[in-house]
Amino acid sequence: MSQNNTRVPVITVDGPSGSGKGTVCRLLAKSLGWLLLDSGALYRLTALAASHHGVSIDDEEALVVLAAHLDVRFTTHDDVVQIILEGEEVTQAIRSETVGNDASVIAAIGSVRTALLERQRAFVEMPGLIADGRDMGTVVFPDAPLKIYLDASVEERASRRYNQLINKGLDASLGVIMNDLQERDARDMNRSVAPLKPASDALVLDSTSMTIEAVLNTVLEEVRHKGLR
Ligand SMILES: Nc1ncnc2c1ncn2[C@@H]1O[C@H](COP(=O)(O)OP(=O)(O)OP(=O)(O)O)[C@@H](O)[C@H]1O
Ligand SMILES: Nc1ccn([C@H]2C[C@H](O)[C@@H](COP(=O)(O)O)O2)c(=O)n1
Repeated sequence: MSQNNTRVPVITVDGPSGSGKGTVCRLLAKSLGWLLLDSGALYRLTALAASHHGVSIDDEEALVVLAAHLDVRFTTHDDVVQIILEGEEVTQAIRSETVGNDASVIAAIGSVRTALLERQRAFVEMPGLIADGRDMGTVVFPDAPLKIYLDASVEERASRRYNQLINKGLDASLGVIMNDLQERDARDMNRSVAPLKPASDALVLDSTSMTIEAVLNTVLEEVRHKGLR
């Protein structure tokens, strides 16, 4: 199956949890004035919808129905994104560790991924799309002119997540975060469908010792090099 609307440029950014994809994608989208697809949010929304409807995360048939009919709206005001699921604001609720882990479990089900595929491709719109996820460059937008695979050591990613939670005034344990990340990495990288891996033509960036600004500038340099702006 090929991607939609192939004249519109797409930049894919894939990588493991905490590598900085979301942060860099938001900054890239702002800098270029392009649209943003947070594909992880769609898996998280499916997981949250399952919990709201009492659907078990191993009930494949019911999960596919939920994924195919997700009633979701993304609205942006002054750069702040709000996510509305079935009329309810869930912007923060989908960011919990439980929802993230459930999302990672249901994302291993091929039929759920298929149910979300066209919804992701429908985000392609002029002047361009920044697509953040795990299989953006390998499966959803295989023809994208620029593909980034953003990585960082698990220790650095755990420390970033820890600081993020502490800064929000939440309790956090570095050990628990590290274990969760390793479990999530193993599930996302070893599943049989659309596993997390760099596309063969991706630029792999290890952000372990890079600032956010350095990552952004490296990607913007590549954007210029490819003539995408
Ligand atoms: N290069 C960096 N240096 C230091 N901190 C960073 C860097 N990149 C991102 N961060 C911080 O790390 C945390 C996680 O980043 P972010 O949410 O962008 O990761 P992610 O890859 O999108 O994770 P997930 O896939 O779980 O959503 C954030 O607090 C962010 O500010
Ligand atoms: N393209 C994608 C995006 C996300 N997932 C799964 C795997 C993640 O663990 C989970 C949550 O993603 P996050 O919001 O943390 O980026 O969703 C996927 O399989 N494919």
